[in-house]
This record gives sequence, C-alpha cells and structure tokens, in this order.
Amino acid sequence: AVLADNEYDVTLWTRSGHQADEINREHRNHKFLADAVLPDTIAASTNMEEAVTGAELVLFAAPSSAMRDVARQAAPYIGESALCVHATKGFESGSLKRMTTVLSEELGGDPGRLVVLSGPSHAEEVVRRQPTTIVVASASQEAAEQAQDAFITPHFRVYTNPDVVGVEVAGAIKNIIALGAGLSDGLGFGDNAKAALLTRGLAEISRLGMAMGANPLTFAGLAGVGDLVVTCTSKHSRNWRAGSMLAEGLALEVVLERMGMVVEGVRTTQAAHELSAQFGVVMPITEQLYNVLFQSQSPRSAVENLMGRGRTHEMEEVAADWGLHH
Ligand SMILES: NC(=O)C1=CN([C@@H]2O[C@H](COP(=O)(O)OP(=O)(O)OC[C@H]3O[C@@H](n4cnc5c(N)ncnc54)[C@H](O)[C@@H]3O)[C@@H](O)[C@H]2O)C=CC1
Ligand SMILES: O=C(CO)COP(=O)(O)O
Repeated sequence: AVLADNEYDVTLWTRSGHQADEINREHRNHKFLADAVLPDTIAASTNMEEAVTGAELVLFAAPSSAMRDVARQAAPYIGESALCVHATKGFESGSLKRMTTVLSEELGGDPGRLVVLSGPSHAEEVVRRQPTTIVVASASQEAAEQAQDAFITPHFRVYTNPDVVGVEVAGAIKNIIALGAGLSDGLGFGDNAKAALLTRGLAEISRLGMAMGANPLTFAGLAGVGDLVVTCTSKHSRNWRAGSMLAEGLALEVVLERMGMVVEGVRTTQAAHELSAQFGVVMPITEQLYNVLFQSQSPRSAVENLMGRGRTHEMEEVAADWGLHH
C-alpha cells in the first residue's frame, strides 16, 4: 500500500489463489488485514514470473522460515539492476544466517542492492496511513537512499542506516522480548516488570548484536528501542499475544494454531539460544524463554530465575558490553 501510494505498479505474489482473487476483485485481504481496503492499483498473482519480471524493486516479506524458498523461486526473474528489499524479522533455522545473507546466497548479483527495512511498523496501522517511522539499511548508501525514495510518504518516514547487521539483529531479537512481555502481562505483572523486560531486553539485544559486528548506536534507534517498544506494548503484536496465551497455560502448539499467523519469536528464541552459545554472549531473558518454550519450564519459575540472578553492577556491565573502561 505504501508503494502504491507512491504510484508504483505493485504486484503482490502469494501462494494462495483464493487470496489473490480476493485482492484482485475486492481489494481486500480478509485473513491477514481484515479491516483494510487496499489501493485498487495493487494486483495479486500466484505466478512468480508474472509478479517479478521487470520489477525495479522486489520486496520480500515472507516469514523467515520461507525466505530461502521464496527467494529461490523469485531469483530467475529478478533483473540485475533491481533493488531487493526485505522486511522479515528472524534468522534462518539451523544455519542461523541473517536474512540478507540468505538473500545474497539465493539471488547472487551485487550484494550492494540488498536492503533491510525494519522498525516499529505494524501493518494494521501502516495500511491506515497512521504516522510510522522505519529504517532502511544497506551496505550501499545509494541502495539505502533508493529504498528511502521508494517508500517515503507523508505518513511513512524512512531513515537510512549503514548498519545491516544491527538492524537485522534488533528486528529479530525484539520478538523474544515481546513474547516475554506478553507472558509478563498474562501473569498479571505490571508496568514495572514490563519496563524491566524492555530495558534488560535491550541490553541483551545490544550484547548479541555487538558480538555479531553491529554498531551499538543502532540499538538506540528505530530498529532497536523503537521496534522493541512497539512490539512489547502493542495490541497488534503477534508475539505479545502468543506470550499472553502461553501465560494462560496453553501449550505452544495450541497457541501457534490459534494465532494462525507467524510468531517469529518462537523460532528466534531457538536461534538466539544457539547464537548466544556460539558468540559467548550472556542472554538471561532469552535463556528463560527458551526453557519455557522448549524445556517445559513454568513461566513463574522463569521470572524467579531472572529475579534471583547474582547481583550485578549496571554500569560495569554496560561498560563491559560496550568495550569501555568504567
Ligand atoms: N505484520 C507486521 O506488522 C509486520 C511483520 N513483519 C515481518 O514480516 C514477516 C511476515 O510476517 P506477517 O506478514 O506478519 O506474517 P503472516 O503470518 O501474517 O503472513 C505470512 C504470509 O506468508 C505466507 N507464507 C508462509 N509460508 C510461506 C512459504 N513457505 N512460501 C510462501 N508464502 C508463505 C503465508 O501464507 C502468509 O500469507 C515476519 O518476518 C514478520 O516479523 C515485519 C514488520 C511488521
Ligand atoms: O515487527 C513488528 C512490528 O514492527 C511485528 O511484530 P509482531 O510479529 O509481534 O506482530
């Protein structure tokens, strides 16, 4: 819808013939954006060749679990000069690769044409043209500015950032913290607990990101604190909702089935658990979420474990994370 507002001819690719028909005939996408009317210049197709051939910009927005498969299907039809942007938040399971790495491997060509678009941006509000701010990051400033040009509207303000690693890590890991925020709210804890999760969560995100080569300043920006705040506090968040359902005692499989939409934080918890070991980074909230999701630990004992950790000096810890002398 943002691109259509900027007068691009948009073709949306989907696997579902029913969804394509609904978008083409009614300009609606009932299952995923029930209340929205889409611009009538958006066409939908189940034919990848038709959707992608000749496109000057290709936006990938599949779940992280589908990124490699979708990119592989699209690759033969993407022109050499096409800008390739993704809005996916997660890592590839198993390989633990970031999404631009997956795209680079599948699409080939100039890696400088790859851009990640991320930040506090629930689709339900973007499609209503409510004020939204996001970041586009690319190794190439020119590519980032091309993406900024393509997406910026009076309702959708786009900033550039050269830190692809930081933007991708921030967008992925905040979903773990949002699952924790949903659990916390579902258990009946208050604003103090939520603020603690956000703040200590940001420390964890930054610690892993820096170990992976990110610029720490990215975590103070829209892709970092911005997306963390929106996902932990918004009624639209799938991750928050899944966390609050887990707090009711529902099994993970039941929660995911009831959600019917991707809850990226679940796979990301598994990935971050592995990344924290690989990079030797301490991630206590992620560790407790991992135990709740995959090791049958009760949410209440996870909270007790977090509250009962050894005493810590806040500034010494930050200084160590940032490689500063305290
Ligand atoms: N919904 C939102 O407001 C935002 C979502 N994102 C990210 O965008 C990505 C997608 O999220 P949503 O659209 O919310 O998920 P969703 O669950 O609402 O929609 C995912 C779509 O991908 C399709 N899909 C699933 N597996 C597929 C496969 N193997 N091949 C092709 N299509 C497949 C589904 O049929 C569905 O149409 C996630 O990484 C999410 O973190 C990022 C920013 C905002
Ligand atoms: O990343 C998002 C908002 O910026 C979407 O988060 P959820 O998947 O939790 O809805």
